[in-house]
Amino acid sequence: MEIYGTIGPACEQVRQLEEMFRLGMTGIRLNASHSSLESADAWIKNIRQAAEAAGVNPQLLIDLQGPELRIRLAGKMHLTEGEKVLLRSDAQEKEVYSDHTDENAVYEKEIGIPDELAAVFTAQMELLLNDGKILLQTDQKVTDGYLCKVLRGGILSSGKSIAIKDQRIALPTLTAADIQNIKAAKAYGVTGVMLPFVRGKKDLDALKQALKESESESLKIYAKIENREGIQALDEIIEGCDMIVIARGDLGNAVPLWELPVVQHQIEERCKKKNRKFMVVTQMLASMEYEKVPTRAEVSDVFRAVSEGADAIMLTGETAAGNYPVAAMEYFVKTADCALKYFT
Ligand SMILES: Nc1ncnc2c1ncn2[C@@H]1O[C@H](COP(=O)(O)OP(=O)(O)OP(=O)(O)O)[C@@H](O)[C@H]1O
Ligand SMILES: CC(=O)C(=O)O
Repeated sequence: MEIYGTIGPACEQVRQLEEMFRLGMTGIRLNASHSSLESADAWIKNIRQAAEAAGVNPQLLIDLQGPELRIRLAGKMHLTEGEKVLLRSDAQEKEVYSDHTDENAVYEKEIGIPDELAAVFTAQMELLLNDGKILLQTDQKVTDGYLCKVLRGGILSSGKSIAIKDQRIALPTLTAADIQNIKAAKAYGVTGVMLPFVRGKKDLDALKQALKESESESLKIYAKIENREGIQALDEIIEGCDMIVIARGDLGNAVPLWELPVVQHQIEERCKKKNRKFMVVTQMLASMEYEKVPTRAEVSDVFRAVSEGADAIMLTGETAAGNYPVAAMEYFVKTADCALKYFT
């Protein structure tokens, strides 16, 4: 079974990565929404050094930006229920402040958003930020952007996702940064490419064309299912990729959360029927971003993925940004191992 961690500031040191490899991690994901291959050069060197010391030949996956919208902030921002925040298109190339106070303004906080999003805003839309942890409602158009009301608060930082609830925005499959990363992939020893928000065969064809143009057709394709279009086109996506990724973070925004386990089960069943490998990912040990020990429900989630026949599982924020990346990997591997032994 493939077991992945996500590289980030919390686990980039060689000694941490080496320990994670020794524990049984088989590969690493780099999230290109937060770092390009070039900017992660030092981390990738650390991964190589750690893997060599641990005697492991790891998979290295680049998770492309794809058609996902992200916010821009200069720093961290705390949003409180009931307050107003200005969402402003960053296409204007103005500096975006995280905590800008203007005596004459009716708002204090500004968030930079892509212009594709700003262009479709109307009043009373619900906006999901950071995989739905934060909820805003568009309220009133003003000169600079759209004033929104915070319905569910939390802490935000730059690069977090933003989506309009129940609404799709037409976006190209790959960003310019994605093309750059694909061009650089071979030189950095990337073994596979994860494509987010796959909507059908067309998206996979666009990726294959870009891989071909970079003479990187040998890279494995991991198709992330994270919206309703992906669910609907599942059969053709299964045909066109090496592995299906059940990306529960965004998928859990696309369907009511209580339906997510059913949707996950349906995708798993379809993959098994079609003999396609699948990966289960996101929030598998989420509490370990802040706690030393996972919850009983989390270890049961890992067990469930293994019992359903997952070919791969992956940690995201737990290793990239959490307080206990090595401990999280230990619980992850040990729980998966225990389940695998039980079923074999
Ligand atoms: N390369 C990176 N550089 C800096 N921070 C990172 C990096 N990768 C991840 N992180 C941090 O870890 C958090 C969790 O990582 P994850 O890969 O799940 O990103 P995400 O943006 O929350 O989700 P996704 O891109 O999967 O929709 C990120 O929100 C970010 O704060
Ligand atoms: C990993 C990821 O992209 C998600 O779960 O949405």
